[in-house]
Amino acid sequence: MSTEPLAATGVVGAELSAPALAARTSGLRKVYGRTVAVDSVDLEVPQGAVLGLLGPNGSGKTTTIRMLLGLTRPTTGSVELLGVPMPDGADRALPHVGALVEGPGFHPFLSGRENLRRCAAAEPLLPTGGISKAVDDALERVGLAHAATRRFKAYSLGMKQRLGLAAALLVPRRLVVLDEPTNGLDPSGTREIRGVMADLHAAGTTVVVSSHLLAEVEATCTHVAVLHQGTAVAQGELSELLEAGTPTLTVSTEDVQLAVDTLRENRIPFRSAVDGVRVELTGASPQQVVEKLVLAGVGVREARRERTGLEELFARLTEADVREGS
Ligand SMILES: Nc1ncnc2c1ncn2[C@@H]1O[C@H](COP(=O)(O)OP(=O)(O)OP(=O)(O)O)[C@@H](O)[C@H]1O
Repeated sequence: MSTEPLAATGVVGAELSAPALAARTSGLRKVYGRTVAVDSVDLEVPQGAVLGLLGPNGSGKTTTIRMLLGLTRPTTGSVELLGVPMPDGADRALPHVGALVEGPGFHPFLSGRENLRRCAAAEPLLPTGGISKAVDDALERVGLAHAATRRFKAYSLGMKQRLGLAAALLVPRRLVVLDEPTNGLDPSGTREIRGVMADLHAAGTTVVVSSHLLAEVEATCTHVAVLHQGTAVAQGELSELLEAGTPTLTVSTEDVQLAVDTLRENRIPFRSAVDGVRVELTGASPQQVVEKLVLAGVGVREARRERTGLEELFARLTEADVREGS
């Protein structure tokens, strides 16, 4: 399947404007009975971004995605998808949006290919004559061509997940929304999904992907929004969010106790480990830290400056959960 950006086809999306934000929410809130699933979420998804929606279990990722796609109505607040208010503008926006949201309704007794043909027939932007090729291209793209004739019910969880992704990719999209797309996939399947996301990004398609796999988000996304208990606690470009964290200097040494005493004396914040210390570079530069340690007689084996990993950022942002769990 071609991964040409839709605007380049000159057909798809011609009636939609090209807003700077592929999706935006404003004051988004969803309440189920006594549960506030999502609260005051102002999400901005820039055109062309790969935005990772990150958060612990129950933080509101799926509910946010369902509201983005018009699958459920917000209690209060608003959603714009490709510049169109949702859910009222669903018929205009959704043909340009591919989505993989939990539990795609495939028929268990039909093959993967037959299921996709049914999905393809319902695509308003796909001419009837193009269905066979679109289906075969999508199957190929998600690595399911070899199992195209097998019944859906005989598919593994990972294969079912891939078929859902194939359905999202039947026609070129302006926006692709994936809810936990690597669920149930083995490492090679996960790599393939990463490849598909990279292709979409290279073609200019905006991607929103939810995940609880931090390393995955760090490796594949340009932007991140972190949800915690229904609210967005951080949002922005991944590189900026990482830079916003405290840089650290990891010092390897056998003289851990001497290093600890020296840092304490100099009031330099740190955490100790069995094979060294992790120094927060809030007041002192890496050179100053190493100089103080060496002058005190600490045998420094290695000193490495590190950015705050997304994992650490995530742990800090959701530290209420960490405390509860400890
Ligand atoms: N249809 C519903 N009825 C009642 N409560 C719901 C419903 N959908 C979600 N919730 C509740 O809303 C909160 C947010 O759920 P949501 O599924 O959006 O979180 P999530 O971040 O996607 O979680 P996970 O990573 O476990 O999938 C949870 O407390 C959940 O139990």
